[in-house]
Amino acid sequence: MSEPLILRLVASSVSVANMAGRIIRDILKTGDLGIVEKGLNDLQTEADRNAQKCIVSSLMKAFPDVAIIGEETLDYSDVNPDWITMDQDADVLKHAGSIPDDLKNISAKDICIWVDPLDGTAEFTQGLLDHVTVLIGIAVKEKAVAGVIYQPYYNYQNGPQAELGRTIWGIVGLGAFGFEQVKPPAKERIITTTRSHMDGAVKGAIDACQPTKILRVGGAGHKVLLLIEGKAHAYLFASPGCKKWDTCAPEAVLHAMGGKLTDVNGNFYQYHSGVKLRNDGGTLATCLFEDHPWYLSKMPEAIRCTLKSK
Ligand SMILES: Nc1ncnc2c1ncn2[C@@H]1O[C@H](COP(=O)(O)O)[C@@H](OP(=O)(O)O)[C@H]1O
Ligand SMILES: [Mg+2]
Ligand SMILES: [Mg+2]
Ligand SMILES: [Mg+2]
Repeated sequence: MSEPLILRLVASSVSVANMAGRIIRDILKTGDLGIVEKGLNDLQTEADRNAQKCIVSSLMKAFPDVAIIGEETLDYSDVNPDWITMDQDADVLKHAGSIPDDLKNISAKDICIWVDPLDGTAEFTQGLLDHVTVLIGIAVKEKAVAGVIYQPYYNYQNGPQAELGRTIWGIVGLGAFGFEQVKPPAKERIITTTRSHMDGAVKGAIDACQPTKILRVGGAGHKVLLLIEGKAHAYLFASPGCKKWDTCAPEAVLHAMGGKLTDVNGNFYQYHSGVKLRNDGGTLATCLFEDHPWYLSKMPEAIRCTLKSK
């Protein structure tokens, strides 16, 4: 008998995220990023386009009955056949015996896969390569239940011989894998936030939490990696700038390891295929589930009202 659908979805996502990472690294090596301005402070490169073509074409072929939504608007008629992979990561498939009961019998029509082919595009174009991640999030009905975060330039500070890239994945109720889980330092309050989309509300919300340190880095995926590795206590972005493809995979991985991600009013986001793309309520995530209410209580009333999820 074949493995449960949720595990096959994650195993395919891990394999295809690795291939997308190779495509991203190959584009950077050419020296021509093919940058397009989609809007104000919103870039797209050839790496975003090609990585998404690889991920969406591969997953569509493997799971034709599942909804897939990617960040970039693309024409899929000219996809390089070498970019289509049907591989499924063997290490993921080994967990077939431990799938939580509520995910054992899911149906394809209830699934939506959210694809951010390259999260941290602004930082990618500026050479801040460790901020870049490939995000594939899997939702069942409205809930983010599984996610893959592939970091294509992990290890790049260690010189040209270093082996690049790492895969982090998780399933809510099963666990999260591919990193060392460390608790954040007890006597500090480190908050990570945007590097390239700062505004008055984002700053106001952070100041209200009186952080001991602020880490301004790119990408929703990268910021959640800082949480799960204990390098920051909270990720706070009091802005409607993120979309469902930015938060689905990070949220699932964070929930799988004991953290929590909501909007700044404490509401969970919904991820079914008909949902609004924009995260109107902003982002508040904590490494430890139990810390979340404290940050919520510090959110200024004016910011909570402006960022009511619609
Ligand atoms: N004002 C804004 N306009 C467009 N995208 C925004 C945005 N604010 C945040 N985002 C998107 O949310 C993700 C995380 O943002 P940040 O790095 O600033 O924390 C990025 O994803 P992408 O890099 O995949 O586009 C970024 O583009
Ligand atoms: Mg993104
Ligand atoms: Mg992106
Ligand atoms: Mg983008």
